[in-house]
This record gives sequence, C-alpha cells and structure tokens, in this order.
Amino acid sequence: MNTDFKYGFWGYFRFYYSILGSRLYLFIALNILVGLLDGVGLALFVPLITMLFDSGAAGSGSIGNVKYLSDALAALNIPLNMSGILLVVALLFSVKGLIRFIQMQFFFRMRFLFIKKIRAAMLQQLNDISYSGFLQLDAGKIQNNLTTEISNLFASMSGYFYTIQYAGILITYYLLAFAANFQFATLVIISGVLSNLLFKKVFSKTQKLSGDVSQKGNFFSSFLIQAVTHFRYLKATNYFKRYLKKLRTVVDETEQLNLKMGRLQALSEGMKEPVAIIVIGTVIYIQFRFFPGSNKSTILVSLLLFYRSLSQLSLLQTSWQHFIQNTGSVRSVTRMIKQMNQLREPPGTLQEEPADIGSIELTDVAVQYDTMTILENVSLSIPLNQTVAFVGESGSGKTTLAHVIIGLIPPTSGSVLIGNRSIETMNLPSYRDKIGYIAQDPVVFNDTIFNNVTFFAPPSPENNARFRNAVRDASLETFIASLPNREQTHVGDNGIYISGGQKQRLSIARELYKNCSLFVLDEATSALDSATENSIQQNLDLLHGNRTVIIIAHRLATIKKADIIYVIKNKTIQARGTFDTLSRESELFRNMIAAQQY
Ligand SMILES: Nc1ncnc2c1ncn2[C@@H]1O[C@H](COP(=O)(O)OP(=O)(O)OP(=O)(O)O)[C@@H](O)[C@H]1O
Repeated sequence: MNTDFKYGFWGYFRFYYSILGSRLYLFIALNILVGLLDGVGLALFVPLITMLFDSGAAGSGSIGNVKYLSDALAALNIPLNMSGILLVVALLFSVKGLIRFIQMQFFFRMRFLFIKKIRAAMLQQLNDISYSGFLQLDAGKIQNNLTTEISNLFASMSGYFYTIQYAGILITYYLLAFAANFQFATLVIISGVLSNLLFKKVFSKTQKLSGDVSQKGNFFSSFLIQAVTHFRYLKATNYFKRYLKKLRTVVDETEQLNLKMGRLQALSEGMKEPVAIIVIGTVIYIQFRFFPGSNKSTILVSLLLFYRSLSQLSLLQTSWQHFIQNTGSVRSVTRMIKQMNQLREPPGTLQEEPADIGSIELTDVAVQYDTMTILENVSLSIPLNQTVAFVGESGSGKTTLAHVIIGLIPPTSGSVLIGNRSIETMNLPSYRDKIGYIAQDPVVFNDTIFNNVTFFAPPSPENNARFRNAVRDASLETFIASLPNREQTHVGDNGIYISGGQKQRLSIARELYKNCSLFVLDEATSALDSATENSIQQNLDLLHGNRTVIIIAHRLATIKKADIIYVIKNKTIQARGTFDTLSRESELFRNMIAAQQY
C-alpha cells in the first residue's frame, strides 16, 4: 500500500491503485462504457429530431456533423424511421442497464476488497508495532481510524471514480454537442469553466473542514472508550456528569464542523442549477443576438445535450464534493499507517526460540522515558527455572524491569541476554509464546470463562482437561461450580460481572493453561483474601524449580521461597539474596519487613 503520495488528483489515484491494483482499470472501463452507451443512446434522438424538423427522412436533414449517426444506422440496415430508431435506443439503454448492473456488483466487490484489505493491513500493523511505539499512539485514534475513517476512505474513492464516470458521460455529450454546433458549444463551455471558479472556493473550504472532522472523530473515540471502560467509577462518583460535558463539547464541535460542511454542500447544491441555467441562457442570448443566422435545429440538438448534461454535471459536482468531504479520512488513515510502520518492532531473527529460554542476564541496564531516568546500572541474573522477586517502593521501577526482560521496553543502554542471546536479535513473538504475564490490572475479555482461560481454544478432550487443571490450580473450581452456566458463563466487559479477586484468578488460570517457560507475576494475588492467596501460592510453588518465575510483590510474605530477591531503590538494585540472607544483612529489607508488621 502506497501511503507516500501527494494529496492531488493523481496522488489519490496512485493510493487507490496501490490497494486495488488493476481492478481499478476495469472499474474505470465499466464506468466509461456506461457513459458511452448513455451518450450514444441519447445521440440517437438526433436523427429523430432531424425527422421532426425536416418532416422527412432522418438521413436527409442537415444536422451538423451528427449526420454520420443516421448514416451509421443506414449502413446497419436499420430502417430510418421512428420505430426503427426507438428500437435501437431501447436496446442500447437495456445494454447500458446490464453493464450498470455488472458495474454496481463490481463496485460492491471492490468495496469489500478495499475495506478488508486496509483493515487487515492495519490490524497486522497493530500486531507488529512495539509496545513503546504503542505508547505513542492514542486508543481513540486507533479505534476511529479502523472503523469510521476506513469506511469514509472508501466513500472518498467512490466519490473519486464516480466523478470520472460522470466526466466520461459529460465529455461524450459535449463532443456530440460540438459536432452539432461548434460555435454554440464553445460558448457554453467557456462560460461553464468560468462559473466553475465559484465552486472551487467551496471545495477547498470543504477539504479543510474534512480534515478537522477526522481529528475531532479521533478525540471523540478516545473519550468514548474511556467513558465505557471507566463507566463503573464514573457512575459511582457521579463524575459521569462532568465527563459528559467533555464528551458533549467534542460532539458539539464535531457537529459544528459537519454543519459548516453541510452549509457548503447546500450552497453548492443550490448554486448548481441556477448557475448552469444562467450560463446556458446567456449563451443562447448571445448566440441569437449576435449571430442571428445560426442554424436553429443544430442549436436545438446542442441544447438538448447541454440540458441533459446538466443533471450529469450536478452528479459530477456531488461526487466530487463527496470525494473532497472524505479526503480528511484518507489523510488521517494514511498518516496513521505511516506512523504505525515507523513504530514496528524490529523483526529480529526468524528462527523459533527454544522452549527452554535459558538463563537471563542483565548488565548495566538503564531505562529512560523521554529524559527521565527510571533505572540505571541494573545488573542481575536469573538462572533457568529459578524464582526471583523484585521488591521496592511504589514507582521504583519493578514493572519496568520486568518489561525489559520480556522485551516490551528496549533498554536505553546495557545488555539483556536471554539464554546467552541478545534480546535485540531474538524472535520476540516466539519468545513471548513462552511467557505467561499476569499484570497488575487483571486482563479479562468479554467472553465466557472457558474462552478467557483457554484464550479461545476449541473445546476438545485435551483442552478441556488442561482447562480443568488450570482452574483447579488457580482456585476457581468452586466458583465455577456455583454458576448456573459453569464455564460457559460470560464475565462481561472487562469482567464487570465478577469480583476483583475472581478476575485475578481468571488471569492466573489463563497463564497456567498456557504452560509457559517464564512466568511474570506482577502483584498477581494482591486482590485475594489470605486463604485463597495461600491456596494459589501453594499451586504456584509447584512451578518452583520447573519454570522461571519473576514475582513482583509488595506483600513480602508471598516471596519467602524465592531463590533470589532483588531490592530496588533509587533507580537501581540496592540488595540481593534470599529472604533469610536479606533479613540478616540488609537494613533496607529489614525496614521493609518492619513496615509490614503491625
Ligand atoms: N510509559 C511511561 N512513560 C513515562 N513514565 C513511565 C511510563 N511507565 C512508567 N513510567 C514511570 O516509571 C516509573 C516506574 O514505574 P513502574 O511501573 O516500573 O514502577 P513499579 O515499581 O512497578 O510501581 P508499582 O509498585 O506502583 O507498580 C514511575 O515513576 C512511572 O511513573
């Protein structure tokens, strides 16, 4: 997909072409064919008019250069009488109907391909961007671009190509009009071009407004996502009312812009016919006033064609307006695609990472967010299948350190080796296949318990058995047994139908089901009562010696069995050792224990 194009007529063509390829040519060809059939069908009325004017045979009158049409009919042995001509016209318009049917079908097929292709590409990009890249994006922008803006993108394309179709029809009419009476047609065209300058201003204003509407759409989506995600909190505190004001302001501003665009559309709609009629009226006046000897029958044919072209011109202007109105979406989507491309995670090697991740070694690691240093001089080692814990006060950088180890955040400096290989060169998706991550905020999807735990694996005897083991080890068995629909129970948006502790257990069960080599438990049991926490702890202890486990915990009682505890303070590791060693040798650790005893 070519997103590096100039925002001009050919630039847009190149962009649409990069998505649909040579299908576009077929679409244009069908459009032109429809236009041509329409024009020729209409032109066949010319011999009819000749017949009426000259009250003789259609071929005998003088009707400018259009006479060749009646000659062509004669050559095809079609009788040059009213019924013969009408029959041919009916046939031509029937063929046009058929082509139009094919063209419409093709149009919808292109719409299907267009949206599918862009959406699939953008979803793939979302999968490919790095976590630090993702932090630079905005949820509302992503959502708005993937839904509303993509549909608008297609609307821009259809506006663009319908404009070409109507232009094709218009050109056919104009050529015929020129053939009938050159002088008259020239005057109409010159005046038409002049009057079009009026519309140019309207179009350029619309184009600017279209960009603003897209941007506002991003804001609105962002606010809306947050309102829905935090609905419970906003309701409980009655903050929704205040939030609503924010939402209303964005809606109001967006609709004000749409209103302005609507006014411009109304203006161009309203102007179209009067301007065209004034143009033709003036030309007729000039023609008869200054060239009294003009051939009236040729002017009549020319007029008929211009009159008919009025509706095509109106359709052309509407399509162009439609295209212009949606160019803001094209700019928004292509900018986002470009940005997402730049934020891609480095590909690393293609080879699969081994099931055993090996030992983890960090040397002199530093992490900065912008100019703020979060960690520095961090060196640590996590031997294979050992359990380590990171402790330290809130905001000391424990989660950040875990993110460095699982390759979510690249260190600003220093080296990270996983199984003796630099993390920079690793196949990160394959590495993460082996990682179980229980985040501070439990991650729960709006689906059934079974799907949440198995992550949408199909039910099978093997998966069902794995599911049962996982929910047993996460102490969820009794809870599930108490539900009328058991594991088929839906947990609601963000797990709104279940308790905080149940959400935590559900996310633990999912990682246990995944059967990983490396587990990161970031405050994984903080919302549980002591009895449930103990029971899960016993099951997690079974991982000890079999899997590598990183525990981040404030409650020091939960890390007593860790092989190594790293104490983080002032951006670096201040002490390390087992619980007993640290209790004896580290004043910092003793103070932390003391702070938890009451
Ligand atoms: N994306 C980010 N951009 C800027 N600063 C960030 C970002 N993420 C975290 N930080 C900052 O990095 C510091 C360390 O955060 P981190 O989440 O690693 O701490 P933590 O020790 O896990 O805290 P807690 O125990 O409260 O979870 C904090 O000061 C935080 O504000």
